[in-house]
Amino acid sequence: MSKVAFQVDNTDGPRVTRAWVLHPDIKNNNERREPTSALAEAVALAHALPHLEVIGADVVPLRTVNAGMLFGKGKIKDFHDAFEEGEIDLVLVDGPVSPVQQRNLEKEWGVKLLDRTGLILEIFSDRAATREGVLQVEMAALSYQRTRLVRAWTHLERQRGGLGFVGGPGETQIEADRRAIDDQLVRLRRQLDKVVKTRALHRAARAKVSYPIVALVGYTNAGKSTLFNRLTGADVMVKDMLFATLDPTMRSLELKDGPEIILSDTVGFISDLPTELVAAFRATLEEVLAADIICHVRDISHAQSEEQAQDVREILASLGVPKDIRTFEVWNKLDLLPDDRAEAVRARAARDDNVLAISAISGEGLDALQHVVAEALQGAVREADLTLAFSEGKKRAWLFAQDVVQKETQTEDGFALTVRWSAEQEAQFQRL
Ligand SMILES: Nc1nc2c(ncn2[C@@H]2O[C@H](COP(=O)(O)OP(=O)(O)OP(=O)(O)O)[C@@H](O)[C@H]2O)c(=O)[nH]1
Repeated sequence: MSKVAFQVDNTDGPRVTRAWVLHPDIKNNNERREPTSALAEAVALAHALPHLEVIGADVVPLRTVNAGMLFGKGKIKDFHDAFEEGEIDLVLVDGPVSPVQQRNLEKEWGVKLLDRTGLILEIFSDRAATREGVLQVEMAALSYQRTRLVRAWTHLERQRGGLGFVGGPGETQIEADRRAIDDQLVRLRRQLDKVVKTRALHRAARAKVSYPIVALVGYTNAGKSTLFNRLTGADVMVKDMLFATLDPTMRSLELKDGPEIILSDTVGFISDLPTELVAAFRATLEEVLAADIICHVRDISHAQSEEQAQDVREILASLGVPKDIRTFEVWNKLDLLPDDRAEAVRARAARDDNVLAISAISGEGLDALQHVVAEALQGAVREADLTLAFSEGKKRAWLFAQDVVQKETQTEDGFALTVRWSAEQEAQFQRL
């Protein structure tokens, strides 16, 4: 078992949960990430929970997965002793754990256990600030619970700010039946739809004043909020804390030598993002779907930068981000690289129109970034809603000839259309 260094967080105040993190390294599992790096990420994730101290962390090589217990007998015994000695309350397993395995391991070790999805859900539920965020996390938690009927999800009962899964109320209110969950899901979905509709209205209002939207996306901790603040002068929480920005934040910004835009900061991505969460966060990420330009912010100093980027690309694709949205890769944290590597990155960015090398901290490359975005906006394709009267058949025909119509419905007075077009096409249309 290989160990990684971990920090002990001596938080004062409420009772601290003593946790141990395990990363199962399953043979032939096609895992893209290197095990120690994956473990370090899991430890960082654990630190994202409040009042938690990580006492130990291990990569656990597994030749095969034990259906009932996940790990083999010998390992279970070794951990039992280590957990007893460390007075461990909570074990975080960085991977999927079946409900049966969870129950057996909890019994064997006398601890609470969370798998990766459970952990991410806990963090999200702690971070969710807006109504939409809270609803999304609740839906994700319920969908997760639905697949694990042997043990109910307990966080919904807990007070915000503490860890509800360690003792406390909710613990015994297990076994909500599937129907109750489904009813609850339907209710939440309805509420969420309402919130989303309001947001869509806001978006439509913004589209009318024609501010292009530039969305920052990226792996958690890549530096999106730092960049956002630096560009807009805003004060979004920046912390060495995963998922600091759960709800999208938007701010207008006048680009140097360019138009006024809306810059939107979004939730950080992470590999193996649970499918329940991808689905639940669709609404939040609709800002990304509606963006004119996407800036994919990358921590280029991170050892697994390429793997992280690949995860982000896959998540964007799974969200159905239109292929015609112009996307830049913004290679951040240049200041952390040794001189020779920084030079190589600058040279690479100079050769590739889609890559920008920056440091959100030192400010290097930010003028160039604004310039490139301003330029790209001129050719960017964006969505707009139009209404045409029956008498405007010529305009309608022009739109179809340009092949920009995404959706059309007939109304009492004419047609309501959704189009995707460039600024140039928009201007031509206005002149018709
Ligand atoms: N040295 C250096 N550190 C940076 C740079 N940009 C961001 N950071 C640091 O990286 C950490 C994460 O930054 P955030 O801006 O919170 O990252 P994020 O992508 O918004 O993170 P999530 O909210 O998890 O998605 C913070 O400690 C920042 O100070 C940079 O250019 N150079």
